[in-house]
Amino acid sequence: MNTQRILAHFQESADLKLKSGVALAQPIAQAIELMFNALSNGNKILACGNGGSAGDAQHFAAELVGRFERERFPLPAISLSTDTSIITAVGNDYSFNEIFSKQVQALGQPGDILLAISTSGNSGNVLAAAEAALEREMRVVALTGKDGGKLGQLLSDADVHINVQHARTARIQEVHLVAIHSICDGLDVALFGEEDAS
Ligand SMILES: O=C(CO)[C@@H](O)[C@H](O)[C@H](O)[C@H](O)COP(=O)(O)O
Ligand SMILES: [Zn+2]
Repeated sequence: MNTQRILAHFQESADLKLKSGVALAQPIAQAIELMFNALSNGNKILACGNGGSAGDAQHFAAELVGRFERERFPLPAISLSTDTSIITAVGNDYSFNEIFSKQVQALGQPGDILLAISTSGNSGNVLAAAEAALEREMRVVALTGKDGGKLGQLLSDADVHINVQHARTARIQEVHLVAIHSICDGLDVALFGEEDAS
């Protein structure tokens, strides 16, 4: 294997992360504020996505319910990509497009947040989940890539769009993970202050 090809992955990822930090600091800060206010009001966060983004949704929920870098009380977050019985039943009996939206309808309350993750912004089940969330007076934080797709167009000014403008799904996912960790850190800072950020 040509190591140059491997190095090129690292280079492209690092370059995009630096560029994205500048472009996305503001919407990430907005996402932290929105989520902190929701959690402070006793609301919760639902997260969904497909493939690698399903992993990201789980990862995020684990860091809220367990912990990120500081010891703290558990924060309420649920990954909608993890319950295989719900996903297979709804996918089998209704449609794959409804595997997340039915869970949003079942679990979502006004004031809750949906973290909707889609590198294309065009996955039907993530779009349906965002539509269901908005119908339930939830707010949406969307992590997207490319041109933001239909998901980006669905959002209002009250929602937050964190869009990684890049063509490669893998690179977009890598930036999404930095955004997710920045949100987790931001929630810890909002709760406890900045001193232990190392
Ligand atoms: O992780 C990868 C590619 O890096 C894949 O599993 C990828 O997540 C899947 O193709 C997803 O179905 C893509 O969906 P989306 O991000 O466009 O909503
Ligand atoms: Zn991937």
